Amino acid sequence: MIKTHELSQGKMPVLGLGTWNSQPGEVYNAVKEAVKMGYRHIDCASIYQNEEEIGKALSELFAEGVVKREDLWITSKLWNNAHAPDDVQLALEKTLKDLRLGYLDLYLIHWPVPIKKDIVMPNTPADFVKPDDLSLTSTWQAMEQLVDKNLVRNIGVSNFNVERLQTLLDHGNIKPAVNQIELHPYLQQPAMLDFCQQAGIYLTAYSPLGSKGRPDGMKAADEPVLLEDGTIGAIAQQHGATPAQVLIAWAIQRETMVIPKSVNPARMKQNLEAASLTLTQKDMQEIATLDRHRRYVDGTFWTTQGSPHTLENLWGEPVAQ
Ligand SMILES: NC(=O)C1=CN([C@@H]2O[C@H](COP(=O)(O)OP(=O)(O)OC[C@H]3O[C@@H](n4cnc5c(N)ncnc54)[C@H](OP(=O)(O)O)[C@@H]3O)[C@@H](O)[C@H]2O)C=CC1
Ligand SMILES: O=C1CO[C@H](CO)[C@@H](O)[C@@H]1O
Repeated sequence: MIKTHELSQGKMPVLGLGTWNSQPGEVYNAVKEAVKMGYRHIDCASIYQNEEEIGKALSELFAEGVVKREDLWITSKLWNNAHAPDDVQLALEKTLKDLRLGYLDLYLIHWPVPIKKDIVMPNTPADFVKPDDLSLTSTWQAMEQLVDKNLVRNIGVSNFNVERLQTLLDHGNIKPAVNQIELHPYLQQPAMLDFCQQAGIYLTAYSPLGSKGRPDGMKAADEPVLLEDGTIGAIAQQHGATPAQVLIAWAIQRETMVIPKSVNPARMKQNLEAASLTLTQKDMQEIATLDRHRRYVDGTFWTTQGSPHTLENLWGEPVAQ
């Protein structure tokens, strides 16, 4: 049984299955296998373009009696081209239809970067909506209405810096339940962790294994490979565990949620079993020294193409390149 954190509406399992880059033809099996082996939390997004296949897997799991809807935690995310208040519910309805669900447990604003409605990824300056023309607060108010209509149980955000979280805390009626951000030993974000602990916002750690399967165009030539880190490897060996398991256990011991992606049943099982690995205080102290502010999903796709955004403004801090 995986540990959960209590949100205002329901208990969120600390470990979930990531689904970005889980290809058509792979993600159906991955979700079915995952739930059968004990995963109870699936992290989705409309931009991953695989929600229909995940929906087929979920509906079969319910029909086969493997699990009940109320025993699963399903997160999805509002894409950047649907931030206009009138578009928010329509985007959610498409996700619910694809996932074949009546409600989500958690719906997140995927990025604090609105783009035009007919654009998927921006290529020119005209593809962006100026932040002054469409405030995050107005998008948030539309998200709040989804809770009022019982279409989603909890709402939250992703890739928000502290300043933007504070804006929602100041102007919203519902506190963001979760901020989903990149977190791993090379990007530990202690100030964000402190802020969220004080504010009662949970963090979900994305790319917890270093996202080695992301598209080549998003990779830096000389990037450090988290799964090959010597300190992580040595700690893994001491516990008879794998480096991935140490990374997952580390995230859980920091009281964050964690959503490693895999479509490989043996690795999915390995990752699930990491939930029962306990690292020592010495392990945690050694891992604390590994921080190098390394973002694997660095957000440059929002700051180029004549964008009104900069990396520093996006993250609220200088970014190591
Ligand atoms: N909100 C946001 O903006 C973002 C959210 N996310 C979410 O977070 C999830 C996880 O992050 P992601 O970037 O996918 O990357 P992860 O850090 O989870 O790494 C996934 C990669 O590691 C491999 N892998 C999985 N388990 C193991 C293991 N035990 N040993 C060795 N290799 C392993 C996978 O391959 P294989 O499948 O072959 O096992 C895949 O190539 C995403 O899938 C998505 O759901 C991610 C990025 C941004
Ligand atoms: O979740 C994510 C993965 O895919 C997207 C791009 O295709 C990213 O923008 C995002 O961070």
